[in-house]
Amino acid sequence: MAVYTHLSAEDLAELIAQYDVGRLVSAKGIAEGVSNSNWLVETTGSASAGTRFILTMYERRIEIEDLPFFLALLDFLSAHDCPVPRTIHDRQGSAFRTIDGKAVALIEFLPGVSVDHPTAAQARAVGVALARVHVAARDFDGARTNTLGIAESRRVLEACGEVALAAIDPRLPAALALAADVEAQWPGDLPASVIHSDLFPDNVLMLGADVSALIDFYFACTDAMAYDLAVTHAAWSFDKAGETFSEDVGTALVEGYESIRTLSARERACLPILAQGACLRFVASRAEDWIGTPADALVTRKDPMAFLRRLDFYRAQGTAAFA
Ligand SMILES: Nc1ncnc2c1ncn2[C@@H]1O[C@H](COP(=O)(O)OP(=O)(O)OP(=O)(O)O)[C@@H](O)[C@H]1O
Ligand SMILES: N[C@@H](CCO)C(=O)O
Repeated sequence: MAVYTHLSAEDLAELIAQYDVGRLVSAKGIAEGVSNSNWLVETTGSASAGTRFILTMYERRIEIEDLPFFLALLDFLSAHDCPVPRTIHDRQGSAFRTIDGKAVALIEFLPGVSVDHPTAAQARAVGVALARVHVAARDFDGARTNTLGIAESRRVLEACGEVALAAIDPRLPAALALAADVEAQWPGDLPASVIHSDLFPDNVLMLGADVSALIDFYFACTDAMAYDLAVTHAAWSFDKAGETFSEDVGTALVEGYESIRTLSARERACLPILAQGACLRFVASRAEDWIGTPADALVTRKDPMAFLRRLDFYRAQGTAAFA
C-alpha cells in the first residue's frame, strides 16, 4: 500500500485547480511505494502539461527543506535530456504546495514498468541513463550532503546494537566490524556530481529494453559518481535475496555507464570498497526499519541479510566482481 492520507474528491479538485492542467477527471491511489502517498491523476489537460500526472504527498523520511533541491533537480535533469519526470508548477510558479501541513507535488507521468528480473540489455540501458544523469548534474547548482554515507551507516548499525541485530539474524552483528573496516578504507577524493544513490529496479521505469524514467530522487545528494554506480551494481546484479550474482547484468551495467562516461583507473580500483559501502548503507537502513516496524505492520519489511550477502560477495571477489 502507499496511500497514507485520505484526500476527498473536493480536496483533489481544489488542489488541481491551482495548476494549469485542466479539470480533475480521476485520481487513483497507487499501491507501489512505501515512503509517500501517490495517486495517478487524470485531468482534461492543457497544451503544455498533458493529461496524466503523479500526485505525491510527502509523508515521511523527506525533510521539507530538501524538497526544493529534489524537485529542482528533476526539472534540471528533464530539461537536460535525461529520462526524468519534470514537476508541474502551480499558477504561482511553486513546485510544491502544502495541504494540512503536508507537502504535495504534481509530477509528470511517464510510461513504463519496473522489472523484477533485469536482462543484460536493460542493465546496459540503466548504466547509460545513470551516466547521463551524472554528466548533466555536474552543471546543476544545487548541492546536498549524503546523510547516509559510510560513517552514518556505521552509526545507524551501532545504534541498532548487537542484540537487536542478532535478533534479526545471528549473522547480522558482523556488519558492525565490517562497517568500521570499510569506513577506514573509504576513498574521499573521487569525482563527484549529484547522484541518485538509490537506483534500484523499482526506481526505474522501462519500456522493453529502454529506460523511460528514473524516479524517486529523494535520496539524491552530492557524492562520488562511482559510488552511485556501485549502488546500482549491487541493486541490479543479484536476485532479491542476494544469493545469486548475474555477471552478465553487472558487466552490461558498467559497459553502458562507460559508453557515456569513462571511469578513471582509480574509480575502477575503488569499486569493490564502494560496493561494500553501498551494501552497508542498505543493511543499516533495512535493519533500522526492521527494528522500528512491527512484524504485523501493513508495510513489508526488507531483509537486511540480502545486502550482507552481497557485501560478502564483493569482499570475496574484489575487482573480479566488475571485470
Ligand atoms: N513520474 C512517474 N510516472 C509514472 N509512474 C510513476 C512516476 N512516479 C512514480 N510512479 C509510480 O508510482 C509508484 C510509487 O512511486 P515511488 O516508488 O516513488 O513511491 P515512494 O513511496 O515515493 O517511494 P519508495 O517506495 O521507493 O520509498 C512507482 O512504483 C511507479 O509505479
Ligand atoms: N531501496 C532501498 C529502500 C530505500 O532506502 C532498499 O531496498 O532497501
